[in-house]
Amino acid sequence: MEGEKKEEIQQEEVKKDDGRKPSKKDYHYITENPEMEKFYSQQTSIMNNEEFKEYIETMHKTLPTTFRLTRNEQTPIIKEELKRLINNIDNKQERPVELSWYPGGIAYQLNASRGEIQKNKSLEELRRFIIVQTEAGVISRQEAVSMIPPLFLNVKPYHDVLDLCAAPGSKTTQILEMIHSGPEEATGIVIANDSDYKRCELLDHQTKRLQSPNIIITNHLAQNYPIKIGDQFMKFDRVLCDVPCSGDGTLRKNPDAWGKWNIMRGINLHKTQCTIMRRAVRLVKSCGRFVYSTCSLNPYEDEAVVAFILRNYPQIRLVDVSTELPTLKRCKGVSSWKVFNKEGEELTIKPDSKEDGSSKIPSTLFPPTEEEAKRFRLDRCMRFLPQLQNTGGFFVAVLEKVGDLDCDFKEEKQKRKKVPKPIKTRKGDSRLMPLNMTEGYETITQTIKTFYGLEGSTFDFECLGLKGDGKGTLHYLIKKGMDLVRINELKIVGGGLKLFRKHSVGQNSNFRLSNEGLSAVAHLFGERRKLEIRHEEFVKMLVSESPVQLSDEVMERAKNMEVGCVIFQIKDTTSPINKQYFSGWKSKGLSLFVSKVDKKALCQNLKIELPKNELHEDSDSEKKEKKDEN
Ligand SMILES: C[S@@+](CC[C@H](N)C(=O)[O-])C[C@H]1O[C@@H](n2cnc3c(N)ncnc32)[C@H](O)[C@@H]1O
Repeated sequence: MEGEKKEEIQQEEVKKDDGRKPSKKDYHYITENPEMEKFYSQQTSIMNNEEFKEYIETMHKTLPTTFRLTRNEQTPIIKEELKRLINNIDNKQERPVELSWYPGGIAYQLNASRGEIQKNKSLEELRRFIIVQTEAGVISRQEAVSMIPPLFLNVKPYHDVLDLCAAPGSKTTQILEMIHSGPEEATGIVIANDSDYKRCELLDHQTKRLQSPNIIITNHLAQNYPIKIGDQFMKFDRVLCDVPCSGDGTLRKNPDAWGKWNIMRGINLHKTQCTIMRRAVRLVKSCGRFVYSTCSLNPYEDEAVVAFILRNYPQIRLVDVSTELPTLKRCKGVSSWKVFNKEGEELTIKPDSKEDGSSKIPSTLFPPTEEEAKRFRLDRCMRFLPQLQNTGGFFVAVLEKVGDLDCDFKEEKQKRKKVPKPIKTRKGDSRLMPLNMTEGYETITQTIKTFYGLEGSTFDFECLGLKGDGKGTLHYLIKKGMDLVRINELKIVGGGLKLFRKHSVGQNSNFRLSNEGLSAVAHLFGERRKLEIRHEEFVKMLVSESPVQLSDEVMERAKNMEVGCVIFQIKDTTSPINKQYFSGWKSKGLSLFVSKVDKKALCQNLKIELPKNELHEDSDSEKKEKKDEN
């Protein structure tokens, strides 16, 4: 029976006659699932009949495109250019609008799908801008509802934050931006964790654009996350649990998810979600806040998990955030829902988990008793139904720890035996190691020191880590982060600024500075390798494919430098990049280290025409979009 149903709702393949392997675009997905529709139509506390009809209608409509600007020193220039491009769109209906609830007006919604944007000629200029800036990490395409959970974490620059299920990292980047948002120095550390090593690499890629020394990336099962390091408990001011879920809120974006939905998926995930939350409770500081979120509307994955925590930990309570982000529309969480078994039959009596051997239905799946419901206040949870503001679906609960839990540590230790096995390290996995614990430390630091004029500087070599992948990249972390790397109990696979990269050219230092990390530490570097240049000199290097000669003054100063890496600083008060640092190379002439992707973005921002061959060369994502189109 189940097999038949599965068959019926499988995606249909549209055969291509060109013999190539079909891509996602070649499939026609059946966007219905009777089992799912029956399930939600009966959860009347979540949606009444009218709301359910609206929900199904919305799920069949195109999902608007949403994106957000990364907050950094270039944001005002980007925002200005974006404004110009938006105003150039004749039809006002087609213009992207700011998401009113997103702080700082840096998130936008465009009422068209990616395919529709591609076909609409009046959106062409904007589309190209978004592609280039996305590749450069300046714009992040992110579903509107997925932007919500970090906003309720209320992160401050001095907070230590743990993002337990973080890849691919859209929420981590929001958290990092918050850490760096204040006028004060960011002293907090952000740990982005994911159980999947390959996805940790995605995390590394996503977060490197933020150029932050305040992040580390770990690779643990969230439910096994180390709670004690040596004698010290790991405690965080903020914890985000954006847990693995059935994803039935993402059907508009992922049409293949229609076919994958079945009752048992939500039930099985409920168990994992409870164990992850249990661990989160241990990891948050007393008076700390933590957020639980899923992209599912299923109460088994949502309120039932929150109720499980509230039932077991009296120190935890739901925070009333109804006055925060007032223009963001939301539904209240529910305290009652129906429980169905695999066959879709409603269960009204909790199974006794011990005696009922067949029990795949945990008792924690059931709604709270009347007394519990009064105490738990599950109405403080938030469900974002797609029809409320034309989005995907999401669930968010904001929790707070009002007491301490360390007295329970003994009990937790016993339970540890039952949690899933630790992740095995696969070939190619590589950890970050403290540089001062690796061979050749003295020689490496001495050559870097002499070459870059770092003698007497406060630059702390103990904050450098070496990635054990043999590529010789040196990562720079704040001291608090490096102390965690040194302890070696966490499996840290990346993070920080990728500050130096090993190279084989040059004489004295075979570590060149990367652009990525430069702005955060350049002020600590001596004058030995620094060159002040004017805006037009920067532009000259940017558009040239080979090393160039700059003004006599600059060349005179460069003449006395040996071949190798240099640090350029723009000194030109009329330039939008005044005071910014860029790394480059001195040989017979001077050149910049700017990747093709960054070059395109910089040219767009500074309104510079790229040489014709480069301007018309499609970027990787443009090539991909075109391929998908064909
Ligand atoms: C919903 S996604 C997270 C999305 C992410 N927070 C973001 O905003 O980009 C869930 C993530 O959890 C990871 N994951 C699954 N099981 C996990 C576990 N037991 N512990 C930690 N991470 C897990 C998956 O690899 C996946 O990357």
